[in-house]
Amino acid sequence: MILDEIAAKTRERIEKRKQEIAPETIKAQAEKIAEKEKKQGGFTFPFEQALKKNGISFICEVKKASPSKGVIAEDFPYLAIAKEYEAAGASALSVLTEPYYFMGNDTYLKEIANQVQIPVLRKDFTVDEYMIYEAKVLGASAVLLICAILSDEELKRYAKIAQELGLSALVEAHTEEEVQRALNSKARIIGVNNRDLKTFTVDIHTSERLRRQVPQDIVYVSESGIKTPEDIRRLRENGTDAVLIGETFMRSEDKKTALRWLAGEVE
Ligand SMILES: O=C(O)c1ccccc1NCC(=O)[C@H](O)[C@H](O)COP(=O)(O)O
Repeated sequence: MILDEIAAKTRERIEKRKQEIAPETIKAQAEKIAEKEKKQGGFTFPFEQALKKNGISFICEVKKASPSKGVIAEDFPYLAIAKEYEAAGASALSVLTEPYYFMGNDTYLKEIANQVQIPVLRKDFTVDEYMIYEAKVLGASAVLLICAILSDEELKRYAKIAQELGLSALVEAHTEEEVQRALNSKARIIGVNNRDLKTFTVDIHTSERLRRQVPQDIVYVSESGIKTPEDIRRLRENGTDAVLIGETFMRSEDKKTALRWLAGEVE
């Protein structure tokens, strides 16, 4: 499966990173930032807070390419894209940092987090705690934990590390069983990916169907394949708190109008 392939490649990438910056160094850097935040009044978990506001929240994704779609954006002015999303009313951003399959880069995250006021999710395939410390150092407010590539022990341990650094964890599931594992890990934000990563088929009924399994006090996110105002209307009526949208926005010339159109504010 592609996900296993990406996870294996990510493990290799992180082992190489550890030769450049030692795990103790990145951990110390992340903890120093977290300590400073604690002294300045404590953690606020801005990613979770941003998704809890009234109405459906938009997490807009900065993504150049993907395994299912190939190159989505030949021209990729990532900073301008991020700023356009923010001006359009995005609640949060998702920035791909995986380089081999999504043509992402840590630099994109670092520069974007530095230049926008809204919280940023590091969209990567977290397979090592090193990546959580890196995310903090890069300026992220949240990390992605995918149930399909993590054991129960890893899910719990990584969520705890994130929490201790003041980072939110978006715990991603695709099946009933994975939602249950996310709940067991005490996830505060659960995302259901509508894309089947074995076949790449997308069905937004997946997140509609699994909604009832997740208690109301946990933030519920629908991810992937969201393309029309009708999709948003159905998800909103179903009690979805936030949507994570990449391709639809990345292909749109005017992101503000695209967001307003999806939200049902303009025809
Ligand atoms: O999108 C893929 O091809 C893909 C393949 C393997 C693992 C993950 C993949 N996508 C990551 C995502 O979750 C999407 O980038 C995100 O949910 C936005 O989806 P979309 O709105 O359909 O671009």
